[in-house]
Amino acid sequence: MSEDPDASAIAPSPSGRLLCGGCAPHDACRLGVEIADARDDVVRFEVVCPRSWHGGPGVAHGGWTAAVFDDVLSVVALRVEPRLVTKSLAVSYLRPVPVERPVQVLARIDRHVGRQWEVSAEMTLAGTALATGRAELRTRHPHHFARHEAWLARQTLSPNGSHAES
Ligand SMILES: CCCCCCCC/C=C\CCCCCCCC(=O)SCCNC(=O)CCNC(=O)[C@H](O)C(C)(C)COP(=O)(O)OP(=O)(O)OC[C@H]1O[C@@H](n2cnc3c(N)ncnc32)[C@H](O)[C@@H]1OP(=O)(O)O
Repeated sequence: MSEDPDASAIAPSPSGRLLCGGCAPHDACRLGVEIADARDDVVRFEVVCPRSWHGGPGVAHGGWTAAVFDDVLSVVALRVEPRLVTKSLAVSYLRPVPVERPVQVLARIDRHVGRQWEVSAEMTLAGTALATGRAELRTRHPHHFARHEAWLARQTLSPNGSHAES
């Protein structure tokens, strides 16, 4: 584990977007998140929920809303620190979120001390709050993903299908 493959900064996609590993090959955010405006520790996003993420009729599944908060709350800090993970995420669902209708999300860094980050965001439509999100992030330790792979490799599948550390 001497060389840390996780040490390099994130490269923007061909179209200049900051995308996660699943979306990078598509060169588009599959959640429908776009950065609209960025200042140092505040980022404004324009977000459209794809109809494929609807839960109730014409309204977003709550898991989509949570995933959007996970994304935007990470992005606001990723612009400062490229090696982050989400430690906790809390979402308040205030009103239904319509699909295929642009909504705004404003995300900010509230606090940053050492490896610890506190970030928050609000999703609005025409100035009315639809949902709010709050997260604790951590700067990843070196070799975060390699440690995970090493831990996973130590797990053995028992005959009844359960996992046990070898
Ligand atoms: C996958 C991330 C990719 C992000 C970047 C993509 C770039 C694209 C750019 C833009 C796109 C838009 C952005 C999308 C972003 C999405 C963000 C996410 O969704 S992140 C995924 C969900 N979050 C997790 O998977 C965290 C899982 N949790 C942890 O890894 C730990 O709990 C952690 C780091 C949060 C703990 O941090 P502590 O500061 O509270 O505590 P400590 O002391 O560091 O660790 C506690 C215990 O956990 C072990 N630990 C920590 N890291 C570990 C690791 N990597 N492998 C194994 N164990 C680990 C430690 O050894 C320790 O264990 P002992 O208590 O001593 O037994």
